[in-house]
Amino acid sequence: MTDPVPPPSGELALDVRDLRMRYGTKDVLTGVSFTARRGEVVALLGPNGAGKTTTIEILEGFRMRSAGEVTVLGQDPARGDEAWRARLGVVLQSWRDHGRWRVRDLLGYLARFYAPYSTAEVPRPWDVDELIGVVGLAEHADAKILKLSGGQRRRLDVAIGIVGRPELVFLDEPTAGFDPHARREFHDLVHRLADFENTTVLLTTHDLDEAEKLADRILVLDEGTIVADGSAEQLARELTTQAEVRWTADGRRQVHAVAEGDPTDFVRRLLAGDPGVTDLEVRRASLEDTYMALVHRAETAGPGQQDLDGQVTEQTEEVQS
Ligand SMILES: Nc1ncnc2c1ncn2[C@@H]1O[C@H](COP(=O)(O)OP(=O)(O)OP(=O)(O)O)[C@@H](O)[C@H]1O
Repeated sequence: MTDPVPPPSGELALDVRDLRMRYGTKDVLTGVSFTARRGEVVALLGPNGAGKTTTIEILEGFRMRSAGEVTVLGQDPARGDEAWRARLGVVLQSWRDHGRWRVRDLLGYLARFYAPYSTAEVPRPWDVDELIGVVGLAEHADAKILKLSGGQRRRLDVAIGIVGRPELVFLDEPTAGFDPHARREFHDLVHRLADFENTTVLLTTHDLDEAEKLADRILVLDEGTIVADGSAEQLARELTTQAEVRWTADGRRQVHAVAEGDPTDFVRRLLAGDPGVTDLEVRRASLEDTYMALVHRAETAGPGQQDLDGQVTEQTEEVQS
């Protein structure tokens, strides 16, 4: 392994503009736009049903879009040929079973398909034993796949996805079911792919903490559009200016989001207006709170109305605890 390869500046691995997808009469994507540079790790985050899998299936060329412009490694995925496909790696949420194969045999078999697409810059495929070591399956190289644990199976899924040494990898919820140790190792692997192989990674996750640890950029997809796009630092800086004031009045727990500035003014007004307030609590929103608030706002305000600059509007709600 040599020094990290810096991404060629300005070179886009992904360019998505106004992507739309309709299933029957249901609009699932209503204008998704984003880019990813080579070597960038991008996390696509969003609640269940937001359209994450749909988006990556379109980018992989597995699903025809309804409208919009999409360029993946310089090609429209709807017209991608075998040579283009060989430059992509795909890790789906679940693979059809290859249970009777042994780990090394299956990877060796799949690896051969990539050999014709080897170039001077990108020698393909990956050496199978090296790859097995990289994904942490060395002790299981001769194991039958049906004997692997869930976490080991997922590592194999990742190995299958990258055996052709792809320039761009799509990972759909790659760490679902991982224990913390396996998760940490997987994060190291993704960093290694990006830093040493200059691989672009687009991954979907429900886990904000994972997105924060892994991604150079986080995209939040909700209600068919990108409602936030930035680094974890940007999201934290630009979105967590919000503070939350919680209190109890008339036996009911209340929460009020203060969008900007000092929450003291609000507290002063609150106490002046209602001397019966108890259990007063003021805290800055965490990135996770902000994500939840962002998604909640997108769902109540309708699509296309939120972005990083759109701050949380002040509102008071009754809460459970
Ligand atoms: N083939 C299909 N036909 C009709 N509707 C579909 C189809 N595939 C997905 N959908 C719908 O599109 C919406 C988005 O689904 P998608 O799987 O892309 O979301 P997601 O963000 O990946 O969700 P999750 O986090 O649960 O995996 C959902 O409402 C889903 O029911």
